[in-house]
Amino acid sequence: QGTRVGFYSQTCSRAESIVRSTVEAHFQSDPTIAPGLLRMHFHDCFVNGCDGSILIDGTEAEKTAPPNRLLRGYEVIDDAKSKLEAACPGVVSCADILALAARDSVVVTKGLSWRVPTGRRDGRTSLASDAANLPGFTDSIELQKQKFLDKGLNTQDLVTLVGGHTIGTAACQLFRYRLNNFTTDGAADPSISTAFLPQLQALCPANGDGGRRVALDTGSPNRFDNSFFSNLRDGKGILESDQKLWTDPSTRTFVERFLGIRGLLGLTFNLEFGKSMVKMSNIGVKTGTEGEIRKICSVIN
Ligand code: HEM
Ligand SMILES: [Ca+2]
Ligand SMILES: [Ca+2]
Repeated sequence: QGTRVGFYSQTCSRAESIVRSTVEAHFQSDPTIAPGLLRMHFHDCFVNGCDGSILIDGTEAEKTAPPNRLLRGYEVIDDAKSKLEAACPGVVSCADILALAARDSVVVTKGLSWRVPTGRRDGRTSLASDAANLPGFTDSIELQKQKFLDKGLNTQDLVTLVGGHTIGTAACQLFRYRLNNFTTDGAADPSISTAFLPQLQALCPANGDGGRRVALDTGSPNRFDNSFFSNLRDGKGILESDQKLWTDPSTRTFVERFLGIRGLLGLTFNLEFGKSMVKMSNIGVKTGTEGEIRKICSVIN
């Protein structure tokens, strides 16, 4: 792959601990940075590989594309970068900082840790138009699977990684259309549980603030556990794309395995998550002499 665990052990031995303490400090004052950083890493990897392209500023840059507009946590990466430049100037890439911060975000929300191979270099391009192939919340399972397969991720990786929705929130504007007039006869999305529907309608009224945020895992919004998958079984998925993981038999089988349904080979979500993250974190990585080590994560050198 070109990345390896401990890439900075000789050149910047404190690299990983500096990122970790930075994430921990920000998490203390603002817990929303954990889901923010995890999602940011995913959006980085799916566009031009895990190369920190999402971090670059500019009027036409990737971060201005619609699916990226609600990303949060950029200040954490900038903070870690300035500490790292003080400790070991010009050594640690922004792409690696983001990959490490995504792992640390899972750890602070009580998930299992994993070893992150490092050695990514930073890309020099960032274009909003390149963000068009990111998965969308209305995508069919067929399309979700295809978009992941295009990045070398199989159906199990898809279900596992979307399990990242066990933490964090979504804005009402991204799923409110499911709550009223979804079907041709004016009903709500039939895959939403009848008990859960009025709760969601109360949280996201039709004419209310579309920017209001609702937990993606109503069972345990701040904890990295498999409660997200019980929600899917119970018709409590927030995003249309999430609930479809249960509707479609090819993805449901993995959800069931995470839930430990009898007769199926069980899977432990927190363990599988780390494995699939290592695969995702290696998408299209630039190594060796490709790209650069940015001095400031939001600006190309
Ligand atoms: C089919 C694939 C996926 C789709 C369609 C999707 C879509 C979305 C949408 C629409 C939101 C709400 C954004 C907002 O309102 O701010 C969201 C949030 C989130 N997504 Fe995904 N996602 C997918 C896969 C993933 C993956 C692979 C990860 C990480 C491994 C991930 C991690 C997150 C996290 C942590 C949040 C919460 C963000 C926050 O609270 O700021 N998602 N996702
Ligand atoms: Ca990228
Ligand atoms: Ca949870």
